[in-house]
Amino acid sequence: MAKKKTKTTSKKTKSIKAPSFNFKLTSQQKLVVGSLFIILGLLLFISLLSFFFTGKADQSTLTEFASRNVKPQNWLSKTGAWLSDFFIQRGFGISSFIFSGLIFLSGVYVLLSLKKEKLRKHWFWGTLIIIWLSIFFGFFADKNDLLGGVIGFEINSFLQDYIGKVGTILLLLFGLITYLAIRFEMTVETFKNIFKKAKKGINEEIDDIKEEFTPIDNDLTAEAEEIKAAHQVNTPKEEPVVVKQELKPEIKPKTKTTNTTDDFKIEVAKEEEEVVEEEALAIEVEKVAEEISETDNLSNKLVEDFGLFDPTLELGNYQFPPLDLLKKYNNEGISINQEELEENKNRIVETLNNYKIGIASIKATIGPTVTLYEIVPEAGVRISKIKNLEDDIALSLSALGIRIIAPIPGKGTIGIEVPNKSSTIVSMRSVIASQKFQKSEMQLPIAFGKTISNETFVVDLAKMPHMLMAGATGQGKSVGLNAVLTSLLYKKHPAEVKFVLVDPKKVELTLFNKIERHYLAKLPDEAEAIITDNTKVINTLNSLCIEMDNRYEMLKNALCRNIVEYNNKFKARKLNPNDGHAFLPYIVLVVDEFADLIMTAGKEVETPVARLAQLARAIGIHLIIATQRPSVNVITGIIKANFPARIAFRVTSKIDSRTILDGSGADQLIGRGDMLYTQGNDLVRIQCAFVDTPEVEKIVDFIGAQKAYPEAHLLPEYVGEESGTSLDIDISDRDKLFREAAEIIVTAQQGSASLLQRKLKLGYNRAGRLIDQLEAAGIVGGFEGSKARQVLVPDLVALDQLLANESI
Ligand SMILES: Nc1ncnc2c1ncn2[C@@H]1O[C@H](COP(=O)(O)OP(=O)(O)OP(=O)(O)O)[C@@H](O)[C@H]1O
Repeated sequence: MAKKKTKTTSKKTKSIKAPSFNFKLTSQQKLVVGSLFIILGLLLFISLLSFFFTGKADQSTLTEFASRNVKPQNWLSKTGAWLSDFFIQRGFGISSFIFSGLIFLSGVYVLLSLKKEKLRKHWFWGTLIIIWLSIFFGFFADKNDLLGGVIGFEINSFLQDYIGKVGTILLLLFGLITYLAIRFEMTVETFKNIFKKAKKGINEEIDDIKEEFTPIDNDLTAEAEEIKAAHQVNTPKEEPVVVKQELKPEIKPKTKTTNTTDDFKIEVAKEEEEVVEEEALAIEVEKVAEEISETDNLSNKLVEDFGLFDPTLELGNYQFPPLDLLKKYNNEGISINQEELEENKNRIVETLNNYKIGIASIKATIGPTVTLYEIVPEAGVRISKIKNLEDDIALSLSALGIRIIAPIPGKGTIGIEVPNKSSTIVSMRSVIASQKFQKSEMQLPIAFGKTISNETFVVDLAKMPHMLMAGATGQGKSVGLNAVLTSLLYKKHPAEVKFVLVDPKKVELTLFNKIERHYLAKLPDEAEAIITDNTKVINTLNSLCIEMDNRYEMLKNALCRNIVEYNNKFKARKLNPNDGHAFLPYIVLVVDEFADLIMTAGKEVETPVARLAQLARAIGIHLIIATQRPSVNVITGIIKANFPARIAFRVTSKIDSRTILDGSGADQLIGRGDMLYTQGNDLVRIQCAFVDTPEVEKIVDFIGAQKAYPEAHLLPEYVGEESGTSLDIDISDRDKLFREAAEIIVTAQQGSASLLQRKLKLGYNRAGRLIDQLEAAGIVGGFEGSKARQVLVPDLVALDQLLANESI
């Protein structure tokens, strides 16, 4: 039974998922289509109704539909006459009225935007009822052939020919039972209950009748008492009660005899029944238990009634940006001439031959900006020998940006990447339009560009799970970030993803302000969603940490391991919003110019970033961090360790390349969007898709012009640690770096927060707090406006003494 249930429910959920075509009507279209259906339903109803009055008279007019001289009597004239004849006479008989009802209902559903799933059910069951009724009425075709129509009559006589009258009746009965069982979920229990209720009703009526008779009984008892009292004059006063009891049975038969014998019989039967009913009640208790087990499927019921939860419903009419907003380029096709190819090949072979390296075979793969020459060296050639010839080959080809991959992982060949003389632009449009991107089932698909073999490169940000992007100035970082954001805008509904944008340069991401209420997340009370002030980043990062903790709590309560499971459970209505559950959008934090941030805020930024990077993957917070300077003090070990996906645009030195990619290569790129991507071991060379500012502007304008949420997605509030006096005075609450800070200040004899910021790599807030604590400890003097504070401790010995005295 249970198995069957799960089967049917899974079927149901399947059927809900099934309609992939999702043509949504606008409100105006709904009004038009809805009212059209309603009117059609009414017209059909009127014409069918009219048939019973005018049908006979109209018979002769049907063949002359085209002639305008013939005037049918149907209330809807020719069409009405034809329709009613078609449905009633030649169709399903009187059950055809149900059709008009179904059409009318469809109109109501469209008009009120009710669930299509339910309407589909109405149509399915409605059609079955029509067929059943017309077969049933087929029995009476000889009396009135309009009842079942031609179809009913034909099916009925067909069935009778094969299984006889009784067989047909039983078949219809079976159909009816199946219908009741499936549609109304009826069971044998239900029938029993109905039967029982009916009996109870009868009994209650009998009780009423009995009550009407009781006064007579009482009268009779009283009569009997009087007679008895007359006989037993000496009996004490209390005794009549006993007498009464004794008398009653004697009198009862009298009542029986005097009234009706039936009455008595029914009374006895009732007593027996009550016993039976008590047993039945016990069965009912069992049924209650069954119902409890059914509440587990309450979500299925909810899903059945309302469909799966649709997070996009609030912006149900949201339109994704069309492809036309992106530019098409003329020089998009791969362009390398045979001459150049041949020339490069000859030079490579020549150069290698000069160093006595024989080549067994050579193969070229032409990419948008570079061509890969795959060489199979002759047996006995050392790979390192070829690798060392990188510069010589570059010299002989007189080309920059030659990269040697020796060997190409997974292939027994050595690769030499040579830039094409004229590179082609990989347009954002071409990668967004690619099937690979359009049909991707990824959570957060990003179409970066095209690989060397001219394949569109699509990766899932959710799988990365965080990305580090580096490249010297002007090499395509900002375009790369825009490509990431554009990909997500083309694929994800505003309800599914939110961006937190940090842009210290203040100009790169400001365009996205227009989609603040659609796609951006911000702190409450913050005026701007895009963060350009470094001091505010700290609050946002900490707020994201709180959001992360909150989400983990929600996942824990829902017994889910990750955001996908959680959201699926929520969509299947298995999590109650009243228990604090909600659909969780992905949050993508994009930081442009991370170096700037680390320089000004240091550890205060590094710690939450590292924390998020370590823990946030399961709960759907993903980080994309871009930097111009991939030096080790910016991309520290802890950050690097937690950002497995790295993207390197051209960098200026081998050291930078090593910092970002753990290997060389990025220094040999040719710039303008030429990039290397790694998510572990393999390095993939990609030409980043190009999306320029006017294109992004068009996209955000398109989105921004649509209906939005009332405000940007709000992150939890973060109350920074206030530098209150209690903190300053309480020694145990001092900052961990207090002593180090004191030593720096005393050594430099300069009481300034910026000194601490520089030396300890701290953010302004923390440095300021340290100065307050130093002031409270009597190491520096009070605030003196623009001047640095006075240092009250002359040297380190005095400082040691002061701090030692303090701790006593
Ligand atoms: N994928 C690309 N295809 C073609 N040209 C590109 C591509 N990416 C960047 N460019 C060219 O390089 C220029 C600079 O790119 P971009 O502004 O992205 O550099 P950047 O690394 O962000 O520089 P900065 O760090 O100074 O902001 C662009 O204006 C464009 O002309």
